[in-house]
Amino acid sequence: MTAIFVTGASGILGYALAGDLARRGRDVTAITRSPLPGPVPGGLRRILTADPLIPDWVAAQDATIVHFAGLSRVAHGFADWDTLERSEIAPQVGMLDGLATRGWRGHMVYVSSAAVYAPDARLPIAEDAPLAAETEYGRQKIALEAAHAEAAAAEGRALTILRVANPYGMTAGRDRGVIPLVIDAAQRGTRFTVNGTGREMRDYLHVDDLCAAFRATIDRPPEAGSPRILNLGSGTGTTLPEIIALVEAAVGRAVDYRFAPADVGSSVLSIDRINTVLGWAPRIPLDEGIARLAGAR
Ligand SMILES: O=c1ccn([C@@H]2O[C@H](COP(=O)(O)OP(=O)(O)O[C@H]3O[C@H](CO)[C@H](O)[C@H](O)[C@H]3O)[C@@H](O)[C@H]2O)c(=O)[nH]1
Repeated sequence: MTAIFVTGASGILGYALAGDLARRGRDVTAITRSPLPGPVPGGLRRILTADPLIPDWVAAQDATIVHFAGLSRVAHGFADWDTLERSEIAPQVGMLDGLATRGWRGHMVYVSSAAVYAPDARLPIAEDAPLAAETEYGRQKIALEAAHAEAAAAEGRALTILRVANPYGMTAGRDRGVIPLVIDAAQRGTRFTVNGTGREMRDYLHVDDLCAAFRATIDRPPEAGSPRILNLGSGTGTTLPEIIALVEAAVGRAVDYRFAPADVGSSVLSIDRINTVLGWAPRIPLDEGIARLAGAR
């Protein structure tokens, strides 16, 4: 069984995936800078390190690395590109150098984001759409995708880049996206603010479907030297008023909401490629996923 290392496993997605793999009996080690945000699933090995980007943890040369560690917040601001370059991109490139130095030659699964695409991209967005991020988070993902591609090509390694849409359904950790905020508003009777007109769409993917896609990615690596870029979303666009209606049905209470002017674009990913390459498709309908999450709170 190939060893799997999940970096950034104290983040919401890394934690969900590490737990999913451990519960399925995989040989998985969580690499974190901080404690896990919830209970530690049985069988999950953990390495707590001051700097996950110094890869002393890579014990097996053919291990699969699922790399989440890095900036976690889309809205994270930086004074300027130089600061971002120095504080985030250079250390990430340093990790790739460090892995090569330690003789690692396994499959890298780099977790990127739908935030790499231009805000006015044609929907649903395919992987070959132009990259033009409007946020620094998106711009650093574009830079790091390129760094991963370059390193994998130079070292003849296998690389998968997953561009993740809007995952939901996670039950541990902070910053779990807009759906838990709408559920809170329904359950507590507080007012929710919809940014924009209510017509903007996002692509919401249940975390269990996301984990299944990661498992398929890990189990079916690409050929070394043939990197693949795969969108990971539901392929379906949903507006916030539609989310609100689903939450109201799940909770059995109306949501008090208003609109606030905001320049918000739409983001919906095409998932044709991941379906063809991995045979993966999402299974959990949004109404069911929202009902599960509302019931878990
Ligand atoms: O109180 C709120 C909170 C959010 N929103 C809106 O809800 C939508 C979804 O917001 P999220 O914060 O859940 O997610 P984002 O789309 O901003 O960001 C997400 O999608 C990105 C890609 O587009 C990245 O993948 C990122 O990691 C992921 O969190 C956005 O239109 C946002 O403006 C509101 O209207 N009101």
